[in-house]
Amino acid sequence: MKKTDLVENTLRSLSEQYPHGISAEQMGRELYLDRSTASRYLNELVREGKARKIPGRPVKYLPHPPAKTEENSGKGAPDSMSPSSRQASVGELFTDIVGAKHSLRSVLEEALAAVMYPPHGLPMLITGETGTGKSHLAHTLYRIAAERGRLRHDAPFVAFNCAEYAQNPELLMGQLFGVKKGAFTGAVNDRPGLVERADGGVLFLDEIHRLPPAGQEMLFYLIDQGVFRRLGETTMERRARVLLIGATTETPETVLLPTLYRRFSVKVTLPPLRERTREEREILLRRFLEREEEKMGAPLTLSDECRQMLLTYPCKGNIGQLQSDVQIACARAFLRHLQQPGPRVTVTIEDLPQTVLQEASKKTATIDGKPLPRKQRKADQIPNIYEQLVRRKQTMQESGANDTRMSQSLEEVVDQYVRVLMQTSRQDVDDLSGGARLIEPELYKILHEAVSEAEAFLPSPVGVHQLTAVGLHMQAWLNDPERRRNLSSLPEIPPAPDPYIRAAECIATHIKARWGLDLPAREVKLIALILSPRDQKQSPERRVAVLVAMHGESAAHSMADVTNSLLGSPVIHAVDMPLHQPSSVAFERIKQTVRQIDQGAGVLLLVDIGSLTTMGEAISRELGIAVETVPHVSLPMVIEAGRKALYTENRLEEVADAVRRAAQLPTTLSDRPPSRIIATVCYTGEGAAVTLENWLREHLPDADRDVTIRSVRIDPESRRSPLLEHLARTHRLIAVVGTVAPELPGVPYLPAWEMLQPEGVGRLKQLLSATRTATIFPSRSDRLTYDRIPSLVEQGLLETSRHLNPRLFCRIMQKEMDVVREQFDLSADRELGLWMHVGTWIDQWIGARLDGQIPECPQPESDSQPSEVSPSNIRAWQRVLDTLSQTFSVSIPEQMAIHLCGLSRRSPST
Ligand SMILES: Nc1ncnc2c1ncn2[C@@H]1O[C@H](COP(=O)(O)OP(=O)(O)OP(=O)(O)O)[C@@H](O)[C@H]1O
Repeated sequence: MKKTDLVENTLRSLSEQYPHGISAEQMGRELYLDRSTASRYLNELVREGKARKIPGRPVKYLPHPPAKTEENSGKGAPDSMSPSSRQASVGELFTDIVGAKHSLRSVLEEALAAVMYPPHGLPMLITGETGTGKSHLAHTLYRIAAERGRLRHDAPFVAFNCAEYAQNPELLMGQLFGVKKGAFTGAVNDRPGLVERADGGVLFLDEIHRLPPAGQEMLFYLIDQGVFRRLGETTMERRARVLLIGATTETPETVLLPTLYRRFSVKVTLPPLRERTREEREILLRRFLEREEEKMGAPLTLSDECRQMLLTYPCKGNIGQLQSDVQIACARAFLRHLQQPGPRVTVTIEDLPQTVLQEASKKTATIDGKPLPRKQRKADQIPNIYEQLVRRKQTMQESGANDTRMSQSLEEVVDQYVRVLMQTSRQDVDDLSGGARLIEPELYKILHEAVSEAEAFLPSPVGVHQLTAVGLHMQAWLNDPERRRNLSSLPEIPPAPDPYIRAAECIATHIKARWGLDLPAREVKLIALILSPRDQKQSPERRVAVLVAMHGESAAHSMADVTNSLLGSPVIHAVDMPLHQPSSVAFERIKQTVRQIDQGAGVLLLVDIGSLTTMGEAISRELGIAVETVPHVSLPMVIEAGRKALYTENRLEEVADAVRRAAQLPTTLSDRPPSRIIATVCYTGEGAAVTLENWLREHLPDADRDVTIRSVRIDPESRRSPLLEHLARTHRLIAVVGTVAPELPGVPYLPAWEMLQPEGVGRLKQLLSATRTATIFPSRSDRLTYDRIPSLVEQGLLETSRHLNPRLFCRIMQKEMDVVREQFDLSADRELGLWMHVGTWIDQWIGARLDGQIPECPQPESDSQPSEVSPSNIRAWQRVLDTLSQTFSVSIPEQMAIHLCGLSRRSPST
């Protein structure tokens, strides 16, 4: 298609939307031409009588005579709907969106309503699989909003893919919101962000779910209040008015903060290509071909089979992939055209990328109209060893590996490849017929003859599986031009023992004799390696297996795929855990996979949330396989795991440690560990807990001034506290210090008395200085006995109380407590907690009185059972309190005894 034809067509389709004419600038934008080139073509059309000029500033153009758009012309999908005026306007407005009048009509109506909503449009979220047209839609909406006056005509459109910086959230946030000088290392200047650039226009955030939670929150404030701060700014608040359009391939309600998710007033989903009509796919194909034809400047045709395949193959990457597959095919056809010039560039089935053929054969099991035998389909799935070798070479070079390391690593690639071949052969060899099912009969015959001949000098006979493995390899090589390419970066193939080289040469001779085909030297070497009994020669060392398990439909597999393709080896395994799937099913699937992939060196389990750590432990116990779990998995961690696991000498702990280090490398906003906290606890959260809080605050070493101390009440019955559990989730809870051990597994508990002894202080210091997850200390009740209570309480109160004489207090308690013990059957730790509680309360009472205040008395527990506050129980505590009250000259209110009765009930776990 000539360029002027393209301009004419575009003018015709745009004229429906702009009845008053189209400027050269507009045309240029549409066709990615500069204004003057667009103007030249338009004037050419005017000279040819195909367009007319409308004078004015700027000059505008209209087609002559006016024409219909592609979708209206009857070439495309038949318009079976009776269009309301709104539908018609959507069809007219979105001329560059194929499907605007059919599959996408309602989606576009909703989206249009959102951007046109006064005064400045509504924030919108677009979801859909990759390549379904999310970015394209966002840009089109912006164009319409600018043209229709909802945005300034020169309003900016700023697009940003959050996935690009997802591994470095600090940079990501800086890009988005701007940076104040010194906000982090490397922030040497004040720098505005994209939000500022998008002020007054559209901010399109692709893969918005990759924004860390802090960023999502900032975004929420931006759309809610129109305010934001650059990174590092604490006081200054900036304003920006942006129309936010977010896009994600994930299920948004599961990956976005609920506040942000809810703030998107309009949410639309673009359907995948497989759900679009055949007519729409035809129009898309036609458009893409026209674009390529335009670029080539030569007429383009498509063979019928090729067209058929492009219209039917399962296109996982949707419209985006269809477009790039068309581009690749056209580029190949064009190259051929340059070598053998002809009147037209003809795209045939050979020009299609291998993936298209593979996908198509999976779906239809036919190629060139003939059914593809099962064996051949299987052979198509054999990995491309050459690509794997090239990638592995690159990886090793990047990591600075020496020659020995490099050749070891390349051998591993070949070993792995041979394993895959042997496995495929084992799965499919027909034991009855002796195995030729997977391989073309003729090829199998050649191989069989050649190998029978070679057996005269081979140390042992070649088994059927080995022969099939060679056949699979050769079949893939013969069928796939990609594998026959000369790769300059292909590393030297590791050498095989001589007899096998001779056997491979024998095969090459037979192939040459039968088909006249020369096998390159690298093929001969590879065949020799496949023939040699590598399994038996392999070192007994085993590799650590790596498994990524993540919530979501495909997150784990995508990380594994990226890493395997980067490293050129299928070293990472994956289990996706759809959110609707019960955890028991996920557990079973992970367990089965661990069992399958373990090579005897253990399994590194990389998971997305910390709670799966226990799953790893349970699997390890059940299967007897070493499983090390690392949470908060990210792509750099998976890559690091893959790199380390490639080496057989790396042990499980070493691989896990390397991964943990990789996780800590970028000290970024979201990677920064949560802030540290120590919780002080007692039964009320006000007595001993507050005293301990103050004491700890005063005694924290300078290096640990960042640690927050927080007093918390523990429920006497369940020994749980929702607040404490929340703190454990949101902070790095270093330890719980107090007078009662809470039910909080995994967090070290330091009894007040122990912490106030040198050994306790030492432990606290250890916990503070440790950067890793603290170990769980043995339960205090293992060591605490009743006889230790007085001295421990005395020590504790000596440290924490300010007015009370702890020694005297303990003497009284010791004398009086028997009556209470008889009534309540208290465990030692509970009794200790009560003593501390009473002691600190009296201390506070004296303090308050000295300050001239009226001391407060704790309220009785509201849920106390009548049995616990029976008269005899109250009397028991009252007796202790009376003695204390006389000794310390405090008037202890009656409800204190009732309160203590409530706290003295026996907890289920004591
Ligand atoms: N409805 C459509 N009509 C015409 N072309 C389309 C349509 N949808 C998408 N395309 C084209 O397909 C290609 C891929 O679209 P786009 O990049 O918008 O997809 P995406 O959903 O944003 O992909 P990703 O999730 O991978 O970012 C673009 O070149 C776009 O122009």
